[in-house]
Amino acid sequence: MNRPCPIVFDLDGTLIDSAPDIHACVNAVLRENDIAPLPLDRVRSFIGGGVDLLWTRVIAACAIEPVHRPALIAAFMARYHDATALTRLFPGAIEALGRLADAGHPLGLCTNKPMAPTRVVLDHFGLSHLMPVVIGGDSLPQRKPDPAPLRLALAQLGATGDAPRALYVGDSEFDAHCAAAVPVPFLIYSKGYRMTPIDELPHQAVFDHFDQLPGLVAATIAGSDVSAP
Ligand SMILES: O=C(O)COP(=O)(O)O
Ligand SMILES: [Mg+2]
Repeated sequence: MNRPCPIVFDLDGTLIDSAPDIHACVNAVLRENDIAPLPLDRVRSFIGGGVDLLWTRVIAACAIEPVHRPALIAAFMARYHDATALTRLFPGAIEALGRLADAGHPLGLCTNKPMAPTRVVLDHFGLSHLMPVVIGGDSLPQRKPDPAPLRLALAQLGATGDAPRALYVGDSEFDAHCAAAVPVPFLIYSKGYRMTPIDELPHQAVFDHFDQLPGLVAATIAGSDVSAP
């Protein structure tokens, strides 16, 4: 049997489908300011780089004067920090996390979502006890695709060195490039918020349902261990 290794997860678009809540919060702020709302698909395509990049994209899409940015982001955060009503776990995600934890893998989270809404959503879905390490989009000055937040999560889970023996699981360009920069093998969930074709992103393996993840983790670890010098 494979030796367990730390596994770090992305959050939005990987474990949870949070785009409907993010969309609702963005549109509430736009409406308050007499700006036409944006469709869900459009807002979903803006998610992945954290709140600052989300609002850079909203401001560009709606041709908003940049001077309004701080007030818009503050109004958004007031709604977003505890927005869970429209968010759902992706099918099989919690079961897969349970199976991986039971197999002895230390689990962690590395998200570009700020810590406050991250903690609320983890508690809401009963995930906090599975995730002893959580790094949010405002935990460090750097955000994914910079490797620093993922390196910190891995270090806190005891995976260090030039190529830590660990895995990262995520959905987006930000995750793929972050994992490649660490470097750690990257498993990509194909039903998330990625805009780029999977073939164009660095990755070790793809899955489209969380039922497949425990088997894919075992196969990826076996492959890396065999090829290790
Ligand atoms: O909030 C975002 O923009 C992205 O969050 P994620 O890193 O969990 O995908
Ligand atoms: Mg994501």
